[in-house]
Amino acid sequence: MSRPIEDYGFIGNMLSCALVARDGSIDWLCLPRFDSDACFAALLGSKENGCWLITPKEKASRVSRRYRPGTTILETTFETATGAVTLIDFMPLAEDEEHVDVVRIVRGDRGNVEMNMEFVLRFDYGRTVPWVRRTDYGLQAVAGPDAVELRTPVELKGRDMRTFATFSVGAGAQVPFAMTWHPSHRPPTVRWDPARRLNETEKRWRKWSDDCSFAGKKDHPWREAVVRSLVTLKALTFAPTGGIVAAATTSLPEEIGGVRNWDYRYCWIRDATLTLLALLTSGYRDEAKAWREWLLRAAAIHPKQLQIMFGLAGERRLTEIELPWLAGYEGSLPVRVGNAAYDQLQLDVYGEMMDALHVGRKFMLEPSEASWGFQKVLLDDLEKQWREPDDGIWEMRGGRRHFTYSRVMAWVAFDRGVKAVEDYGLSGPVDRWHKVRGEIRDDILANGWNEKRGSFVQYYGGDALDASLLLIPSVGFLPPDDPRVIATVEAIQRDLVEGGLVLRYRPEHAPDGVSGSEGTFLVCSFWLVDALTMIGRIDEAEALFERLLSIRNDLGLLAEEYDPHTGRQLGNFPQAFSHVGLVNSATNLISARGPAEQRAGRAAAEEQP
Ligand SMILES: OC[C@H]1O[C@H](O[C@H]2O[C@H](CO)[C@@H](O)[C@H](O)[C@H]2O)[C@H](O)[C@@H](O)[C@@H]1O
Repeated sequence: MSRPIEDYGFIGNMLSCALVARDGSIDWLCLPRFDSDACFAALLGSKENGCWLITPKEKASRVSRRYRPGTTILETTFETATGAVTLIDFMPLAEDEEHVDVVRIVRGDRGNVEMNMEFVLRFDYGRTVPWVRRTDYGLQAVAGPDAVELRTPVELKGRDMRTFATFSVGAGAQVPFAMTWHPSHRPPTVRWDPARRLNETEKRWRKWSDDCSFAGKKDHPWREAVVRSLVTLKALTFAPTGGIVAAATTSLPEEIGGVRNWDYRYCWIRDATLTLLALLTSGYRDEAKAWREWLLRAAAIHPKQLQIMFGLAGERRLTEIELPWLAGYEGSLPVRVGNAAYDQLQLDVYGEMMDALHVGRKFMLEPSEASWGFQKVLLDDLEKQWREPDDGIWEMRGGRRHFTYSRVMAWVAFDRGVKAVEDYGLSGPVDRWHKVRGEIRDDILANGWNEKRGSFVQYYGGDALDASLLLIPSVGFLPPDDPRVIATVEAIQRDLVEGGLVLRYRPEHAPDGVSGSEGTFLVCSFWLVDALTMIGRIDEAEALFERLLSIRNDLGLLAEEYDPHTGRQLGNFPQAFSHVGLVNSATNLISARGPAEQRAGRAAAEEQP
């Protein structure tokens, strides 16, 4: 199939989402949830693995696209020798979890354009051909538990297990198509009236995005980029539970042709927590509350069984398997679903959770008794295991180590516990937590700092650098003007920057148990923006931020990684981490003329036991 990742647009309804290529082909759609099997999987294979194409018969001389502002409604305009049409793609916000719709409207803008439609539905990630029957409104396709209704006034024809249509659209006319998924054991509720649904969907998204406070700036030149990122984060939220997926896809490669292909359609505590911070600082309190409730439900298990990631509703078993029938994105194999990282030990998540709940207090979210009880249990558990080696923030598969960032976040966990008692009057064994916080600090300063390198390093005893260390000032472990912070930022600029952007680490210096290499990791470049902002190098920070804005695709979307040599986006797409980085860095830069502030507690971190 081979379309650049950045050629895709993203539409969604907070149950699931789809990727639409520039030529009007939907090549990725999982139904009924983000993490369900795909029924269009051409993205990771060929057309035969499922896609839905609506495109002019004759090659378009120009294609342009845009979102309706503040929404996930995508418009693609095709100009041909005979006229122009706009394809309007959207997923109406769901009324229940048993019907998920994709609506496509072809609007004639000028002249007359002949169009082709091809509908290739393949359940089970592109493997299962459904049983299709014609109906008076279009067709019904059934395969085991899944059923799809396709409704349109256009005449449909079946051939070679595909459905085709040709039609022409004149200026001012509209030709609609609506696809609805429902469980096959329930009768369909086929909703129609596409124009009304478009209107309703637009109104609901606009209402949400108009509420964005974005540092109080309605006319700031970065506002559009920030709102696009926030809408993307909101659209990656599974509305029924409040869980937030790390990205919309599985197995888009971190290296073209490589093996670093992972499934991100799950809720990582770390990613979701950072998403929450971005939403909160942009004025979205309801989302923060929903996330906190999600976390408390997902983590409502024995502390020993706490996981670093869960399914959308808190499911715990995310067994990783390979799908050998898919050829992979540009031959990048294997295609994986599930993610073996779910049973890793990543001690930083304790700090991420404690920090997010602390920020919730700072933003005066209603206090919750259950939440504080949970936090005390977390600290009891962490007290027993903070000295253990773990798999680290980057989920390495090469054996456990004493990662410096994991220790820093263990310090954050106790720091926020202490502050909850001292600043917010909550009850807890504060003297004990004070002591543990001090022990962790001494441990990090003695072992995480490498005198020979003149920098903090990825793990104790090693000399490899790691971009997560850029977060040391923003989480409050050391103040930004500490010479060790400045030296670490400068070492990372010297050794981990490739084409102006930041790598997580260099696998050749810090083996991670996976073969091959990868692109620059976008959230790490945003962390460099934040670190530079905090140490007062604002012009440099702003130049890097502008560069990052310039690598978004034409719709403002970012994948996980970027290859500065080929100019291609890499990895799962769109990715929450990257968009979180954009929102936080914009907020930090804008407030940099006053005190930059990303995380609660940072300001008070200088006084240490
Ligand atoms: O590259 C190795 C690991 O990559 C994935 O993890 C990355 O994505 C996560 C979700 O955005 C993020 O939380 C993590 O920090 C990143 O390293 C993958 O999910 C792992 O299974 C894989 O080992």
